[in-house]
Amino acid sequence: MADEASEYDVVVLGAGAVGENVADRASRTGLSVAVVEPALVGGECSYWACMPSKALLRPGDALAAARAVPGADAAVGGRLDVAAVLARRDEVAAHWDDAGQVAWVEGAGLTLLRGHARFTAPRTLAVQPADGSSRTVTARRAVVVATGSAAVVPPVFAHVRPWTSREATSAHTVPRRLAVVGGGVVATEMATAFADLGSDVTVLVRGDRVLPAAEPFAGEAVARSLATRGVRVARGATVTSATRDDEGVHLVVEHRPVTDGRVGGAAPERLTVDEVLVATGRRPTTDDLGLEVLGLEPGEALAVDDRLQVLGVDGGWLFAAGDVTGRTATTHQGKYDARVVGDVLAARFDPRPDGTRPPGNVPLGLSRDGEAAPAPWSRYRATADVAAVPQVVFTRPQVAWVGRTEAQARRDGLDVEVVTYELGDLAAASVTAVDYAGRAQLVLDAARDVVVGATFVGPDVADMLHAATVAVVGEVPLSRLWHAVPSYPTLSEVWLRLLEAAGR
Ligand SMILES: Cc1cc2nc3c(=O)[nH]c(=O)nc-3n(C[C@H](O)[C@H](O)[C@H](O)COP(=O)(O)OP(=O)(O)OC[C@H]3O[C@@H](n4cnc5c(N)ncnc54)[C@H](O)[C@@H]3O)c2cc1C
Ligand SMILES: NC(=O)c1ccc[n+]([C@@H]2O[C@H](COP(=O)([O-])OP(=O)(O)OC[C@H]3O[C@@H](n4cnc5c(N)ncnc54)[C@H](O)[C@@H]3O)[C@@H](O)[C@H]2O)c1
Repeated sequence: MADEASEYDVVVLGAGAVGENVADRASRTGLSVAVVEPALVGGECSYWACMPSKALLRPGDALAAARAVPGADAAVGGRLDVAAVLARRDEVAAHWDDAGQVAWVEGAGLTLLRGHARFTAPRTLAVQPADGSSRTVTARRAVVVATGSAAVVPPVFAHVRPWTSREATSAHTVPRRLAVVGGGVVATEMATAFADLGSDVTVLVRGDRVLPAAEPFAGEAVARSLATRGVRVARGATVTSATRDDEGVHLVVEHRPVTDGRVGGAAPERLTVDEVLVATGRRPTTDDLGLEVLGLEPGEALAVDDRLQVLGVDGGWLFAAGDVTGRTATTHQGKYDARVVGDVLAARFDPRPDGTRPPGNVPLGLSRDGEAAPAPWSRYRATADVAAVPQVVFTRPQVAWVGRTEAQARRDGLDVEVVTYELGDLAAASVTAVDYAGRAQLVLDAARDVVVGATFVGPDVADMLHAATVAVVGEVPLSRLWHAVPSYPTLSEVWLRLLEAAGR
């Protein structure tokens, strides 16, 4: 039997960005909440993903921005100071010390339990710290799994000690020759960063598109820009063998025809590099959680409904959020889900006796009735995960999109209308940079006269995305968007040009 200190109303597995937010939100009606974490509090984003990767990318961006403006360019003739970039990255990653985040967890009134958690029964976990001891922890109300994801390493790289995003984002030396395997977000961002830092970079893309989840013109712009900066981007390229010796990592690369008709070399290529970064996607961290005890499949993502309740487990006590669900793959969307599940738990299991809270509603706008009623777009449903997910890729140019691509909208059977505008034709572009190149595209549902998707490609477009996210989530009619006046001269004036292009 667990002792009193090991029973909590809610137990959250994983103190990444998502787990931290679930715990904080769930505790607001007075539930006792414990967070279990075997590694650094703050998780992947703080130490090996979002933050250090953006710190590696920012100096090159700043340099490129200055170089694109006559007058300023004269002041930035040199190359990046690599040691200073890495030192700044170390600062941003808090020197891989989680003291600040531990203080935040404790300040929020949460209990931090250090250790690896595994289910031994429904609502019961064995928590094992690194010292090999074990304690039983029981959740009276709910368990939320927020154990994140890990890089997938294809078997061909099993014996060459490849870099994953962890080694790339925390590197303390810059390889002279770097191969990057993959054509997705990690591959393009890290190829950009290491090219800035002076590596000779080869990107090996198995398919025929870079950034395949984005609009095709976005991936094309990034591939072109990488090539302009001396990065080789090989499409239709598959690594069939990898070995490592004192000279480096030796890869055998097969080149296949790609779908636009261009044909790669027939003979396999031999490529030797100092490091190979494997950026071929992520898998949910569920292989060692004891999920079999609950009748779930270890290694699989935890499928959830719009309340983030895990499907296939009875009793309404098991929830999941973040990368582990396979539903979201970014910090911002995982934190959105965290706020939803936290509110569901705080409202459903509000521990205060009925007489001490206003009928129906409790402080903070939480309401048991609201939680029980399945209303889309309420605070208890993660409705935006379905068709309004934003993503920014911090390459050069930046790529930012929200909602459906044109292809997705057509697949969904919408009455699709697409409008585009070259950002370089805006007044703001001419003052931002010489030869500013970029494009904006809206995907419209003509039947409802609303925006269902938007993509922006170009320097400094990351912060333009949120206006589009508001338009998509709010289902703002195009006729009303005319009344949202962008300031002159900003890149946001593209909204006026897009509305004109749409004939509205
Ligand atoms: C290189 C890179 C760059 C990225 N950049 C961005 C970006 O710019 N913007 C963005 O929005 N997203 C970005 N992402 C995605 C983002 O990092 C993830 O979506 C986010 O970290 C997911 O958060 P999480 O809390 O679900 O998982 P994690 O951050 O992985 O946290 C899970 C935690 O659970 C713990 N855990 C695991 N097993 C157990 C167990 N058995 N018991 C207890 N605890 C356990 C882990 O130790 C970990 O701390 C990037 C990803 C990568 C790889
Ligand atoms: N700025 C950001 O928000 C940001 C930055 C980095 C990562 N992330 C998140 O992290 C997640 C993981 O990123 P990622 O780049 O690893 O995954 P990804 O899914 O974006 O890209 C993986 C790529 O690897 C390719 N691939 C898969 N298996 C392969 C194999 N065996 N051999 C060769 N290529 C293979 C895929 O075709 C794809 O192009 C993303 O979903 C993203 O949302 C976000």
